[in-house]
Amino acid sequence: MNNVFVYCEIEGTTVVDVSLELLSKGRKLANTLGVQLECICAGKGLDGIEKQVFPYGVDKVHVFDAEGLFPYTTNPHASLVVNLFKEEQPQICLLGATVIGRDLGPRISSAMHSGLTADCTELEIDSFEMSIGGVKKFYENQLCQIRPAFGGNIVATIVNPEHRPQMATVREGVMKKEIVDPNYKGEVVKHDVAKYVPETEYVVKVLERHVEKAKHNLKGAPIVVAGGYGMGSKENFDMLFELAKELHAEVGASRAAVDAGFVDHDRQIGQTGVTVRPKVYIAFGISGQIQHLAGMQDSGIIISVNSDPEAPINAIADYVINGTVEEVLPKMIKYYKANNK
Ligand SMILES: Cc1cc2nc3c(=O)[nH]c(=O)nc-3n(C[C@H](O)[C@H](O)[C@H](O)COP(=O)(O)OP(=O)(O)OC[C@H]3O[C@@H](n4cnc5c(N)ncnc54)[C@H](O)[C@@H]3O)c2cc1C
Repeated sequence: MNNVFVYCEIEGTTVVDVSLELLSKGRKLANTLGVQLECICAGKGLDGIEKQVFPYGVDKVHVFDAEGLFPYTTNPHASLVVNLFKEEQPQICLLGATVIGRDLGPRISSAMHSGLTADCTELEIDSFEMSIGGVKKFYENQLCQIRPAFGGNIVATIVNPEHRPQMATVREGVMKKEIVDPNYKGEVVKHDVAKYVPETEYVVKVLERHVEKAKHNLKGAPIVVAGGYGMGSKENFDMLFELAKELHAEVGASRAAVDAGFVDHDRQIGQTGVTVRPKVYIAFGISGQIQHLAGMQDSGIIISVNSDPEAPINAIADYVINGTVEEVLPKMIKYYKANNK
C-alpha cells in the first residue's frame, strides 16, 4: 500500500523508453520513501512482459492482458488504472509526457480528485512546513514536482500535500534509464480485466494505425552538433550536416533556429524539444537560454562556438571557441575530412 506506481506505455509488446526511464526514477523515489515500486502494463499478448521491467527494480507488475487494450484507447485504460488505484492507494503515480500520458493522466487525476503536474524536469522527495487555508502544518516526504513555469522565467516546485496519488508526467529523455540489477525479481499479478474494465468502456475501435519511423537518432547519438540562430541561414546548416557526417554525429538545433526555418522542428533540443545526453555536444551560435539548456546540460563535454565571449552557454561549456560559425565550421570540416581519410 502507498507505493510508487509507474504506468508503462506499451508499443506492441515492448515497454517504451520513457516508461523505463520513469521506472529508474520511480525506483529512486521508492528507495527514499522506503516503499515498493509497482508498475502497470496493459495491452495484448503481454506474456513475459515482466522481464522487460524487472531489471529496473520493479517489485510488482500489474498485468492487464486482453483484446481491446492494444492499441491504446482512453476509456479502458483510464478505467483499469482508476479501479486499481482505488484498491492500491498509491502515493505517487508517474506517466510519460507523451500523447498517451497526456490523455490518460488528467483522467486518472480527475477521477481520484488528485493533482497532476505536467512536463516535470526533476522529481524529489522533501519535507517542509506549509500553510494551507491559514493552517500551518508539517508535511513529511512529499513529492516535489519541479518544472519551468511562467514561460521558463522561473523554476517552480509544485507539491500536492493533501491528496493522493501525487501525479506527474515527464517527457522522454529527461530522466536517465538505469538498470538496477539484470536479475532483479519482483512479483507478477495478472488481473482479470473484466473486473476492472466494464464492457461499456470499449467505445472506440482503432481500425488502422500508422507508426512513423524516427528520421534520426538525436536522442541516442554519442555526438551532437547543434546550431542556433547565430548559424544565420539554412545554407550554413548544410555545413553543420557536413560536419556531423565526418563526426558520425547527429544535428540538433535551438528553437530560434527552428523558428527561423533553418532546420526541421523534430531536431529542436530543449524544454519543448528533445532532451539529449551525448558524450560531446557542440553548440554553434547558440546563446544558452534556460529552455535550451534544459535539453542538453547533462551532456558529457560541452563545446561552444560563439562570436560573443559573454554568451550564457559559455558559462556551462567545457571549451569555448570564440569566433563566428562562418570562420570556425569550414576549418573543422576541413580538419576532420583530412583526418578521416
Ligand atoms: C515556453 C518556452 C519554451 C521554449 N523551449 C525552447 C526549447 O525547447 N529549445 C530552445 O532552444 N529554445 C526554447 N525556447 C526559446 C529560448 O528562450 C531562446 O529564445 C532560444 O533558445 C534562443 O535560441 P538561440 O540561442 O539559437 O538564439 P539567440 O538567443 O538569438 O542566440 C544566438 C547566439 O548566436 C551568437 N551568434 C550570432 N551570430 C553568430 C555567428 N555568426 N557566429 C557565432 N555565433 C553567433 C550570438 O552571440 C548568440 O549567442 C523556449 C522559450 C519559451 C518561452
